[in-house]
Amino acid sequence: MIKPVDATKTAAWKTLTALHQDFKPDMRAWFAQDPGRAERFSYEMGDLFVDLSKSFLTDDLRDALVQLAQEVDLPARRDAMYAGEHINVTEDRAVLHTALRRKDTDKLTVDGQDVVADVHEVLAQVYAFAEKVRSGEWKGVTGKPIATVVNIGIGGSDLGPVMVYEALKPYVKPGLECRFISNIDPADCAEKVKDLDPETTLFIIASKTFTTLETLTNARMARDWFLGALQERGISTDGAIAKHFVAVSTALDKVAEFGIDPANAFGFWNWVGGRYSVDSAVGTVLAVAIGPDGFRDLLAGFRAVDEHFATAEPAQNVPMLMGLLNVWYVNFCKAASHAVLPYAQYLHRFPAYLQQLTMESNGKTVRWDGTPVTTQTGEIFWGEPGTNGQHAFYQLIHQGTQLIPADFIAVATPAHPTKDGGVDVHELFLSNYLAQTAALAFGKTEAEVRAEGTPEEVVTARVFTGNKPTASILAPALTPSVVGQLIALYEHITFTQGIVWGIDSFDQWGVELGKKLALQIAPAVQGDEAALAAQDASTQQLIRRYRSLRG
Ligand SMILES: O=P(O)(O)OC[C@H]1O[C@H](O)[C@H](O)[C@@H](O)[C@@H]1O
Repeated sequence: MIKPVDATKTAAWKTLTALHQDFKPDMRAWFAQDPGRAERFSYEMGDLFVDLSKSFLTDDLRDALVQLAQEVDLPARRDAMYAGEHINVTEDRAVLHTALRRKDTDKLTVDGQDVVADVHEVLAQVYAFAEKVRSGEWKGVTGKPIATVVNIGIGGSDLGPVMVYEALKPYVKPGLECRFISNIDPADCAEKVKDLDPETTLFIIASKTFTTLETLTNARMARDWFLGALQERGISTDGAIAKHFVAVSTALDKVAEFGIDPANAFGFWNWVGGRYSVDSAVGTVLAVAIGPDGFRDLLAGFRAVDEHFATAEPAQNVPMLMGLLNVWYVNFCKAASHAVLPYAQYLHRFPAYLQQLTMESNGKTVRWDGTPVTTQTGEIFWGEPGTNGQHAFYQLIHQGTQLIPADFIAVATPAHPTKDGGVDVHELFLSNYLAQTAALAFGKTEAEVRAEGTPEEVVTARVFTGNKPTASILAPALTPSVVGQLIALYEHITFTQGIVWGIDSFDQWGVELGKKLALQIAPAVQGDEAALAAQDASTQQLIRRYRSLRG
């Protein structure tokens, strides 16, 4: 096993520490003294224009960060990931989400297996299935075509599909609706199925392991609802499951145990992490919704960014620079969180998706060799679409005491070019996107506030310090390819940070304890006195209170 490099012991870290001692960001001065700043710190990657000039980047800082990338062997670790080395050390696995979007003409043999051929074999199955459902050739038990597809999954088997479905709503086949059930709260399943027609509904059970309590429970509840609804209509249930339930999993044996025809199961591999799996068969619901061509475009978007990350010089490499900047924010500027603010309503689930991607990947206190981390890791990612966030939490970003770096994402061409009294509403929307990063960067001084005739006693309350770092991402339109590019961008930002911190960004041991305890506590909740007595005092008290509330 290659040992992680301790970033804090590198020469670059020393340089960064020295830079931070004198670091007084002054965006007004930076822009005034350097007319080339906007252009110099802006980058093109695929369709994305990424302006980092309102971030904390300076030439010195960029050079030190690039040196840090070299000293922690980031380029070599990236190459090792792309080549299928077992960089997921704690699970002894390759990490090959980049193989999911390789061209079928590429070759990549890992652990004796031609993974690109495997990927394209499954893609062909997924596409054939998607075409059948879309064309109406796939028929339900009473011979009707499918009108609603319900994806049942959680975590990586839900967040990616639902986010992309929402992002690409304008590309969804008219007349087809997709729904997503994830939470084990029975309200989720009940609400999502209550108005469905069982004869025209298809369920996709998506679970990498096919052991996840939430997903299997929801799948059984959906199956019960489905069979019950057919019986209510006097329709025979013979052979009905095979026509209305398909599965996506790495555990095809378990799929068969559940009663789903293995011919209707789409596989993937343990070298795809759950949170990196939306572009595997986990995206089957998307291939149905936007069609194989749309899905191919999505994959092409991922691939464009993979190629950029693999080949661009570190100083021009957008995911690297953004990941390295995040290290600067977290480790030197003490930022604890990072906002992602899409100015695109269709991206409203993007922050939630990124929470799993970034926080499950980099929320670690030990490095991949089991030794403690040597610095802060894993900032909190959060956000809401603009302009909703502006009227809610932006106050804290503008005037609070915490530093919150923020990524602003917008598209040039809207899906709905609408006018309001002659004004292009999308342009009004974009003006907000532009105004916020300008306000965060340049603020408003006391003198400016006073010059507006503000009463002296409220002058300080109205001052904006500015110098809040942002990144502005601008894409031509929210196409499948652009969505793929955005996802891959954040995958590689996450990777970059993980390598600097020396952590395994591909395991998630931190979710295990709670899962085990839930199974152990369940009998106590259900009335087993011995199990109740085995719980801690607080848990016992809560269970007793619960029981008395339920009566
Ligand atoms: O796809 P599944 O095996 O059902 O897993 C679903 C999710 O559950 C786990 O608890 C992990 O923390 C996630 O990384 C994973 O995406």
